[in-house]
Amino acid sequence: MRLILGSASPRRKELLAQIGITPDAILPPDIDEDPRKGELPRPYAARLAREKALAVPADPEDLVLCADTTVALGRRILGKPADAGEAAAFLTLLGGRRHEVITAVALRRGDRIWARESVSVVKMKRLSDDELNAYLQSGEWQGKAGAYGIQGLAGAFLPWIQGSYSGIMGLPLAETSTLLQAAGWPLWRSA
Ligand SMILES: Cc1cn([C@H]2C[C@H](O)[C@@H](COP(=O)(O)OP(=O)(O)OP(=O)(O)O)O2)c(=O)[nH]c1=O
Repeated sequence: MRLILGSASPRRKELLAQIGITPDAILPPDIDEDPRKGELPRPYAARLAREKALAVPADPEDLVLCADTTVALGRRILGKPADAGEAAAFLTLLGGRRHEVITAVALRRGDRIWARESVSVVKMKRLSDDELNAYLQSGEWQGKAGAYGIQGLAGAFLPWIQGSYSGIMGLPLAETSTLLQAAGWPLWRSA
C-alpha cells in the first residue's frame, strides 16, 4: 500500500513529516476551484477535498490524501488571492474581526473515501498601513487562502485562535491521522 500526497502545498508535506510520515509520491491534483453559485464555505471545502482525491491517479490499493483550506468570512469564501491587490482587500476585510478557517481532508482508496473537516476560528488584528505594506512586500500571501499564513510573519497579526493550528496551516493532524488509521495505514506501527 503506497501513500500518495495529492497536494502541491509544501505545508502539507511538512505537516505530514511532523508526524513521521513521508509519502511515497506527491501528485498535485488539477481541478477547477471556482465555488458554485451560493455555495457555503464548509461544503465548498469538503467538495474540493473530495474532488482533489478523485483527480489524483492511483492504483486500487494506494491511499490518496488530499485537503482543501478555505477562509470564511461569514458566508463569504476567501480563496487564494489572484494578486497583491486582492491580497490587500482580503487582509483589510479580515483585520479587526474573527473569521473561520476550514480545512477539509479526503483520503481515498479505490472507490472508498474517508473524509473529515476541521473548523477553526482566528482573530486577526486590524493592520496598520506599515504592517499591510510590509506583508504585501514579503510575498507570503501568495498561494494561501485568505492571503495569509499563520506559520510566517502573519503570526504577528493573530492574537487568538480556537481550533487546530495544523488545520489552519493546511492539514489538521489529528483528523488526518484518524483517517489514515481508519483506512488501515500503519501509522503507529511503522517505526
Ligand atoms: C490560512 C492559511 C492557509 N495556508 C495555505 C494552505 C494551503 O496550501 C493554501 C490553501 O490552498 P489549497 O487550495 O487548500 O491548497 P494548495 O492550492 O496550496 O495545494 P493543493 O490544492 O495542491 O493541495 O493556503 C497556509 O499555509 N497558512 C494559513 O494560515
